[in-house]
Amino acid sequence: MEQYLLANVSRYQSLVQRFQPQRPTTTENKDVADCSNIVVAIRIRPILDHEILSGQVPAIFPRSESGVVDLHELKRVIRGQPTLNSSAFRVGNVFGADCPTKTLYTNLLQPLLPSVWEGGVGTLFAFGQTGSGKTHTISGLERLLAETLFDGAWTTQRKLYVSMFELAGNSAYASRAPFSILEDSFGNTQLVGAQELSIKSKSEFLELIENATSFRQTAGTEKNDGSSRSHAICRIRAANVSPGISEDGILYLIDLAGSEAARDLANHSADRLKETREINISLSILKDCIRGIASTTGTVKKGQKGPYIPFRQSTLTKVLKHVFDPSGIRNSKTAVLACINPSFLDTPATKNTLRYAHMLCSTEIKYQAAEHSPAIPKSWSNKFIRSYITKELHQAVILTCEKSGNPVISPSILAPHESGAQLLAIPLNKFIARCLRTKGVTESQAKAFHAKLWRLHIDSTRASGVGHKGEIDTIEQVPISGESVLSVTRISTRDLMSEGDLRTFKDRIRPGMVVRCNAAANFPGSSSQEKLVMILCPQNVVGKNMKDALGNEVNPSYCLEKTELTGITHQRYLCALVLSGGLADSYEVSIWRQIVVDLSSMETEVSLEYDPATRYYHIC
Ligand SMILES: Nc1ncnc2c1ncn2[C@@H]1O[C@H](COP(=O)(O)OP(=O)(O)OP(=O)(O)O)[C@@H](O)[C@H]1O
Repeated sequence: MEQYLLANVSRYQSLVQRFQPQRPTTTENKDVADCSNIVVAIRIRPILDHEILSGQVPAIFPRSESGVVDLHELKRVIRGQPTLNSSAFRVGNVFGADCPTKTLYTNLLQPLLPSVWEGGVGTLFAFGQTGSGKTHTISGLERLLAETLFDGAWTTQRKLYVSMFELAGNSAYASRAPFSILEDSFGNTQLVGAQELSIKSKSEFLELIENATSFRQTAGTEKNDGSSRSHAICRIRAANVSPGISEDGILYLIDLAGSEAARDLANHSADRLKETREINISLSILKDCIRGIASTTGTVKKGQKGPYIPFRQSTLTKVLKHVFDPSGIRNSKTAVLACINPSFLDTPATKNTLRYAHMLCSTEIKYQAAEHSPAIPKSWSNKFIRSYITKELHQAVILTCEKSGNPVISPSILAPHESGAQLLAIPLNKFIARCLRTKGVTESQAKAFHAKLWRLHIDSTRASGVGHKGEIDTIEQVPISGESVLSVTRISTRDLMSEGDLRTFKDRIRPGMVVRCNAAANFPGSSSQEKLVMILCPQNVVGKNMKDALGNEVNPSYCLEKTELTGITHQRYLCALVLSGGLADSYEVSIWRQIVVDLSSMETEVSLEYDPATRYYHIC
């Protein structure tokens, strides 16, 4: 088709010149909702020198009428001259080829900052086909952001913590070290094991960006020599310097990997095909989520069944949960940037990008703030939590059956200004230290009160379904570049597995997998009945002179080792232990206590959910 288009370029240009714009057609003409929480824009990159040299010409033209673009395709006909097929799309803001990144910063990124400042979540993500300018735009925006973040106000009133990470398939990496993306009991996404650095200056931030860029997986594609083969995410957490005012604000800048059309895959190796397939799967789940929120408008009310949005189906959409979760209660603002390659050879991919941009444009979904309920501690105000402490503990003293009540812990010392969610998020040792400042209160009393508050919280999340323990999501046919994936069934934090994949977890073994083992016999101090939970270590975590739990020196080749012994294959893996924590059903990951385990001792795969408040994990 490319040869045909290039051979007919003069006819194409003369047809485009004669084109008379009309109002956008029916399906593409829906009025764009004035949505306050999702802003959509497109950026058309300039046509590049090598594209001009190969005879390519632009196919997309912004109209003077704001937010509308015309896309022209040359249509092959069986007899006679090719004709022009034109479509108009209304897509919110349009940034043309001559528009500097600074204008995008002012219009898209800067407006997200006030809500992040007030404890909300701001997200800007760029999507589009490979070579359409996503990395160029996001790296430019990150540099402009560095100027703003360190100009005074932000750093005097907030502490900034930055994590830079990549998602490849369903795995997450920070500086090539794998980590897990889990959902906590507040329904928030947590990056478990990813490094978060405190950043105090522009130069530190820029250095971190450079560093992350050097780690990013890239490869040549048909359309881009330095194509990003993973989704790159910069997450900035703005923590309050003064306690108790608001939650930490979060800002995400996301540069998605580019989709590749089936016809561009011809020269790919098997590994590259697998990688492209994984990218396309995560992007098609993202598109499912976009379709899901586009199918509803208005406010999702409490108790009302929202649209089905499969955001738990990929790590990418788990990270973007706050954008897509209809039961979300955090103030979330999102800017979506569709990047466009203007060449007339790429009109099918461009049309697809524009369709999704338009779909999001017509979407208005507002999430309601959490309504106060005495049964939901995370919805409690400071006033309510203080009266709860007084009443509950007083009641416990009267009944004398609770060790949490005598003497009554001072509410003004335990929760001077915290809301229920903020009090739950205080680490256990800090919570106990605050309780002990009331004269006569004992440590066991403080722990009992903490456990009581947490029990109430966990019960409330179970009742509302937040935390999503063990329910099963099903997605139907997901189209990917002409193919489709079979329906997928999975449990929240586990691997994405295709239905019909009959492999057991032992055939899918990978670093970072969490398994339950009957390995107690190898482990000193444990009873022979005890089951251990452990995380399979990646090869590169074994340092020099490391000893395992038995005191033996760890040979790095133990990791993912496979040996033949008297005709039987032994596969032995170095694992980090997950040990029981202080509270019931709570666990700690003890990376430095390691054990070498035979595959035959592993019984099942389990998943861990991190609880940032107690710093413990729960096993699902
Ligand atoms: N606004 C722009 N002005 C000038 N050059 C641009 C612009 N946008 C992109 N480019 C150039 O186009 C090429 C492809 O851009 P980029 O790598 O950002 O694409 P991408 O969408 O991130 O691709 P992939 O998905 O394959 O990673 C690069 O050479 C880049 O310098």
